[in-house]
Amino acid sequence: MRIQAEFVEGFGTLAELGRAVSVFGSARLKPGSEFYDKGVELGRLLAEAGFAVITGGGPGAMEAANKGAYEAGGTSVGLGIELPFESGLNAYVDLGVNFRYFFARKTMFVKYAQGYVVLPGGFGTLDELFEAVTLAQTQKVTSFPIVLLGTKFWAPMMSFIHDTLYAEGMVGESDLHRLRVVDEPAEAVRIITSDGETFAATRPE
Ligand SMILES: C/C(=C\CNc1ncnc2c1ncn2[C@@H]1O[C@H](COP(=O)(O)O)[C@@H](O)[C@H]1O)CO
Repeated sequence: MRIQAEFVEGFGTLAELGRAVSVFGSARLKPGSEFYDKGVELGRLLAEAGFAVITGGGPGAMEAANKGAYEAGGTSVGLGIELPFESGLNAYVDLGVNFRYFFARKTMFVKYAQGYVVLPGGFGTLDELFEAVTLAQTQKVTSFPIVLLGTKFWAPMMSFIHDTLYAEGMVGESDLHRLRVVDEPAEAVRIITSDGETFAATRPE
């Protein structure tokens, strides 16, 4: 019943959201750091382009993207998760839902977004990123833009994907193009906007 209630509350709260982008990244980024500031810029640019910004509602990269969207007058969504050490939704969330289960929360990230932007992060970020890549690879979602911010940070992972996963036949050539890597938030928003038009037109209900 609790699991069902989480889905019902999430669907009910987000049903009228409109165009949105999910932003992921480290909970540990500090205000004033390079990628926190880029997260704020990204949130602002997405809001200015007419997208609601969906994050995990926590600190770090989540707070940064919510802050940018909130201060630009956009819709700033936080999908919080109950954790033993959780401190609640960040101060820049104006539409929040709290979840006990990661899997219910992850459904909302993908169901209501037209694309993902991923800032540098750790295990949680990689989990969210590779779920999206797998959904795209298995055609559970189509034409879903996934943009990574930070070419230097992501370079070892991109090399591993190419030099090991692709070289060993674990992924196909088309999989190499699923992730786009940029350095500037404006470039991420440009990709989301142009690919997102294709996505909106082809997305199944
Ligand atoms: C670790 C700290 C706070 C944890 N609070 C979180 N609140 C909300 N969402 C979270 C939190 N921690 C992880 N997440 C999710 O995973 C991604 C970030 O994980 P990473 O391991 O830090 O890369 C993020 O996108 C969230 O969805 C404070 O120190």
